[in-house]
Formats: sequence, C-alpha cells, structure tokens
Amino acid sequence: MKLQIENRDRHGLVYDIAQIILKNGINIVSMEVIKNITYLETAALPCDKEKFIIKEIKKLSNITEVKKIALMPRYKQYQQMQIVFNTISEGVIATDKEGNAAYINKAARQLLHLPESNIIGKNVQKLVPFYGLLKKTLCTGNSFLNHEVFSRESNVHYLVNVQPVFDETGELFGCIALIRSIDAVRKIYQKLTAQPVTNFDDIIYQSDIMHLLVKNARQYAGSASTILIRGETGCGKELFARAIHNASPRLNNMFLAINCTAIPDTLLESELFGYEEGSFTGASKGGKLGLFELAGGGTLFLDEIGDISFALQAKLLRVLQEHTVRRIGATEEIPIDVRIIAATNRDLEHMMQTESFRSDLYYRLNVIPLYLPALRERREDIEVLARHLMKKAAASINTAISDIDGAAMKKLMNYDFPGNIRELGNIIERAVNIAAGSKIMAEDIVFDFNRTATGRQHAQTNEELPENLEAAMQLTERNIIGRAMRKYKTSRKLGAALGLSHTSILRKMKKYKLSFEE
Ligand SMILES: Nc1ncnc2c1ncn2[C@@H]1O[C@H](COP(=O)(O)OP(=O)(O)OP(=O)(O)O)[C@@H](O)[C@H]1O
Repeated sequence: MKLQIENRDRHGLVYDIAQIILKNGINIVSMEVIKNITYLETAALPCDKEKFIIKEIKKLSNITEVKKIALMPRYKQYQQMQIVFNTISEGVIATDKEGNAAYINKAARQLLHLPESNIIGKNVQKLVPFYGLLKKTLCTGNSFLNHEVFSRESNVHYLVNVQPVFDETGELFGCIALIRSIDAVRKIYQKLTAQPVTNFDDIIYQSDIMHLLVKNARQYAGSASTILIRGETGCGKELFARAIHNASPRLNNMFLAINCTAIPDTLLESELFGYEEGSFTGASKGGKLGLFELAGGGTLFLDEIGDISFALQAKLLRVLQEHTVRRIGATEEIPIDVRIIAATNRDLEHMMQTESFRSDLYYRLNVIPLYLPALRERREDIEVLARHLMKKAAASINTAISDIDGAAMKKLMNYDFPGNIRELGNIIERAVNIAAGSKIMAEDIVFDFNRTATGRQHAQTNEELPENLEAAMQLTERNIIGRAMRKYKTSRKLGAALGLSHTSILRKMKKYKLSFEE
C-alpha cells in the first residue's frame, strides 16, 4: 500500500504514523517527507486492512487528506529520469570514481553493443572503447569534449564527451560520458549544410543530345558504379552529379563536393582521408574525419580530378580498389561505402600519354563516362536556358522583366560562351540589372572581356564594344536612370534619389528618350 498523507504543519507526524502501522503488525517499506506531505509505503495489505489504516491515520490531528497513490515520489522521479535518458539519442554512461558503471542508458547499450545482462556496478574497462579518456578524467578531473574514438571491434567511430562529476564538497566521485556515433554527427552536418535539392527536372535543355544524356544519367543513378563526367567549365557537370545523387538510392545520405584544384595537395589529402591525432604538426586534437568517411552511404563528387598530384592519384586508386581508407598517420583501414562521381575538363587521355595522369586510376574512374557538350555545340539550348535564367534573376532582384527582345536573343545565339551556362547566367543577370523596360534589349547584353575560361582568349566583336568612352558612359547613365525609374515613379523622387535637380533629371530623361509610361 502506498499513501500520500497531507497535513497542516504538524510535528511528530512520522512517529505517529509509524506507531499506527507497527501497532497493527505491518511492515514499513519506506517513508518520504516533502514539506507538508508524508508518503508511506508498506507491504501489500488486504482491502479491509487498508481501509482501517487509512481511517486510523485520518483520526490524527491536523491531517487534511489521505489518499492512495501508485508510486512513491522517489521512484516516480527515477522513472521520469529513465524516460528522459532513454529517449535521447546520445548514449549516457555514468561511472563511480573507480570506473564502475553506475548508469547506462538505452542508446549507450545500443551504440556500444553492450550485453543485455546487468552490468551496473561492473568496471567498464572492457566494455567501452574510450576507457582511456574515462580514466584520464577520473585521475585528473579534466573534461574531454568531442573526442573522436574508433572501435576496432565494431569498426565504428564515436564522438565522446567525458566530464567529471563532483559532490557538494568538491570531491570527484565519478564521471559521465556522452556518446554519439559518427552517423549522427554526419546527419547533423548534412542538415546544417543542406542545399536545395537538385533533380533532373532542374536541368534545362531542348537539344536532342541533352535529352539523351539526361536519359542515360537517370539510368546510371540506380547503380553504384563510378562516373566520370567530362566537359568544359560551367557546362553543368556538378548539376548532373547532384541530380544523379538525388535520383539514386543514396539520396538520403550526403552529397559532398570537393574541388581538387582549389585546395593545396597536402591539405586535399587530409581533407579526403582524414588524419589521426598527432600525425603532423597542426593536426587538430582527436584527429579528423575525412570526406570519404563523412560521405559514408552517400556520394563524393571530386571536381577537377585531372588536377590532383600523381602521389594523391595512387592513394585515390587504393580507395577505389579496396573500398577502404587509411587516415594519415593511422594503421588500420576503415571500410567505406561511397559512390564516386569525378569530373574534369582536362584531356585525361593526353595526360596519360604524358604520364601526368595514372592510367590505372583513369580506368577505375571511367567506369561510366558522361560527356557534356559545350553550350556552343548545342545552340538550341541557349534560348530555353536564357529564358529560365532570366526568370531566376528577375525573381531574385524582384523586377518585372519578363521577356528577351529578338535582337538580344540573336546576339546570345551568335556568341560562343566559353564559360558555358555559368557565363550565360552572368550575362543574363547583368542584363536583368541594367535593362530599363520590361524586356532585355540587345544593348543590355554585355559580354565579359578578356576571359580565359577554357584556356582560350575570346575576343569581343567590335559590335559589342561602345564606340568610345563617352558613349560607354552615356549607356551606363541611361541604364542607371532606367533602373531607378522602376523604383521611383515621379521625376522629383527620381532626381532626389540620384542626387540631381528636377530640371537635370527631366533633361536627361528627354535625352535618353525615357518616360514613366514605358
Ligand atoms: N542545363 C542546365 N540547366 C540549368 N542550369 C544549368 C544547366 N547547366 C548548368 N547550369 C547552371 O550553370 C552553373 C554552372 O554549372 P555547374 O557548376 O554544374 O558546371 P560545372 O561543369 O560543374 O563547372 P566547373 O567545371 O567550372 O566546376 C550552375 O549554376 C548550374 O546550375
């Protein structure tokens, strides 16, 4: 029987209640007093005996209520704590100062594959792969935060926090460890770095060749084979890689992209493979997870693969052959499950002949080749892409531009786009910014000068150059006034916004044939 006995500030109540119980030859299991409430737990009683005891207690002075309860407060608290600790996804292990388990939650048991048998009170040395950290905390009283620990037995990486626990006198009496598997960390990383999902529907085209390429790529998405995407800069290699990932069974895991040119070779190696603590000067404490491991279950996009050093090529080859990685400074191989999509705009076949690209790696990468033609080789796509990019740019700067004039389109169709769709995007964005009316006009199409996007210089035709500096300045002035007119709808406001007198702005509007009615 469990009772909750409420009273009005009454001294000696515990004694009086105990007297009643003992007088009736009943065993008291426990009693708790919290402010004006006394909780009593006895051995189980027959119904009539229970009623009799309750009546007797009610007779005591200053008792306001006596009722039966299901759980004693301490046990209720313990159960609530159990629910909390067993609901959280982190593993929690508390030990005493000898390293004997005092508490282990459900997640810790699952993460560390601990036996179902009762291990409370047993030393955790043989049970957890981070006993060294626990020991250090118990000896020094120091905390260890986000330490990466590898379990050779289960081949799993964990992230572990170990913190000392002190009693009220400041004496260390144990420690508590929080454990997360790298999978959970990976999911958090994925959430934080998530980008808008790219699908095949985001690839805009009209040409037959692109139709065929998208059809093939959709099919390749289902397999786990390595893909090598070839094509000039800005022609959509990464777009295809993302679409393939998102159409693959790996879509719920990470897509990680790394540009092999952008990072110095030694850094690239540690980015890809990770490293063990202390493996080189500057290596961060606890080691570092490499991208191959981080992308586990997902896709790793190695952009500009033709730019990696010969030494790194050999290491990459090993990963592709063995499906394992060895961190820098480590001895063990870690199995990985990553789909590789590599991309390059370099002539790998020529590089093999000049021995700057390993042929064995080439054949490992080139399992499924995908050639993306340059935009100038599929001019049918220019119009649909230009319209698509115009809508995107207009929406992002919130303008009403909704069309491309025929002459402007012709100008685009006649251009070579060495920077491919990326360059087309820039040209359209620029045009949307400078266009005065609701249409992009030919004069709004301004090509980049002196670009060497594909290693070739693309000179502008004279047609695209203003006649002289004065003409260029007038063009810019007209465009700025035109843009401002979209925002300021009276000549007074327009003049004020541009720092010009009312008469000056009217004169300039007349000069450039601009009016608010347009
Ligand atoms: N067919 C397409 N439809 C819509 N957008 C495209 C298309 N092709 C490319 N793009 C856009 O053009 C830009 C460049 O594409 P992406 O980054 O995929 O090119 P890349 O070949 O990987 O370039 P790089 O070799 O320079 O890394 C991106 O903003 C991409 O969304």
